[in-house]
Amino acid sequence: MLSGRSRKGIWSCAPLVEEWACLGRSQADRVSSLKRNKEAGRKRRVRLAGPRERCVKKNGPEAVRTKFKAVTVAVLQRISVAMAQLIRRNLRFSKAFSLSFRMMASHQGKSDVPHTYETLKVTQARDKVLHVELNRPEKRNAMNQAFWREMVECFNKIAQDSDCHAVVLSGAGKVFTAGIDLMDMGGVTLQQSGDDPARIAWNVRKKILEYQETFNVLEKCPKPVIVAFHGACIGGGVDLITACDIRYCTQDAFIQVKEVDIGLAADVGTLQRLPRIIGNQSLVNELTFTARKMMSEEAQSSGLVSRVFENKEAMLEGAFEVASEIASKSPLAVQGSKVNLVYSRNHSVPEGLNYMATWNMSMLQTEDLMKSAMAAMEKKTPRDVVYSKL
Ligand SMILES: CC/C=C\C=C\CC(=O)SCCNC(=O)CCNC(=O)[C@H](O)C(C)(C)COP(=O)(O)OP(=O)(O)OC[C@H]1O[C@@H](n2cnc3c(N)ncnc32)[C@H](O)[C@@H]1OP(=O)(O)O
Repeated sequence: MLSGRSRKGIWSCAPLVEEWACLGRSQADRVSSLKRNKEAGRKRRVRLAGPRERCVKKNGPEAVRTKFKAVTVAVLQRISVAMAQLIRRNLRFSKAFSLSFRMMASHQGKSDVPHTYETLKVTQARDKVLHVELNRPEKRNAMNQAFWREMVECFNKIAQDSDCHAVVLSGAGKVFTAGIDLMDMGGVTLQQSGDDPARIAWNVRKKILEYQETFNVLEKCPKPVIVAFHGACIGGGVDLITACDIRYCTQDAFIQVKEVDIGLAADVGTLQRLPRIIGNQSLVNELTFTARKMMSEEAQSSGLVSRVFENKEAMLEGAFEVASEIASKSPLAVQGSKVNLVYSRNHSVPEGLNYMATWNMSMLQTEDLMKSAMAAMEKKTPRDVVYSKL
């Protein structure tokens, strides 16, 4: 169907077309049509001088030819504008429903963003799912300077990668992580420069904010991050898992808010996020002040993890399955949900609802809504739908 605009584009040519037809019609045509009218009994005088002839008589044949040419060009221009509008509309339509399928089928959700790191390994686990591994197993994935930097680089890239819809984060080797690299800790405090204690303190603060960013990027990245941890998850490891969206662990896993044992207060997220996750301030306080281990069973009963698996292999398989399920859905819906979940956790219910309403006043205009609703009506799943890249 033509839009009002397209119609206008086409129909605004009508007067020009009439004029063009009049100029282009041959005298013989007019004579034969008038003869036909005569035969039909209508007494009419054959009028041999039409507008073109009168025009020729008045302005000369050259002027008529010039006008004929100008009108023809104008008509063709207007028709081509109207056609372009139609083609654009049709292309958008077919792109949404079929062309995009062919285009995406050739790409199949494989990320081509390069990820090369010292401490992380990034692989394609499933369609549109990346697997990020902490990859310093010989040092129990202790968090050194390179790690703090590379996490930011990695998750900022993932945030921009439209071929990645979900991430699974795990640790290579014997344990998930031993927390901060104790051999490397001087980087936070000792290496800070400044001409007086205030300036040194200023720079220490700057460094801590940088360290916080290492885990903030997990939250800022709109793609859901499933963390799957096994064995030890100590100190900085707890800061890390609390910034993820979904937490799974193995039966042998434990967490330890170990900071007090090395003489510091946890400062990169645990104290802020853990109480909100498990909703039990008393338990958080106990874990923090004592640095005792919390084993997998308690991690599940307290709500820190939502699933416990028998071993790492089963856990990764389960995590990839869930990530793949998430990745098959509308990225606009999933990522919009993450942004709003994070926002709402940090705000009151009325503030969260207000933000949501403002968010959806534009997002409800997505084609994903119609595509998903149609799939549901046809008893299909989002896996049968091809969503445009985001
Ligand atoms: C701004 C500040 C930001 C963040 C602050 C975070 C604070 C914290 O993270 S506090 C937590 C500090 N971590 C620890 O106290 C854990 C120490 N490690 C262990 O307890 C154990 O290593 C283990 C994790 C339980 C694993 O035990 P095991 O499997 O027996 O391995 P090990 O033989 O002990 O270690 C193997 C290898 O790894 C090195 N290593 C282990 N942990 C760390 C670490 N945290 N930092 C640096 N290196 C570590 C260990 O030295 C061994 O290395 P070798 O070269 O083979 O000797």
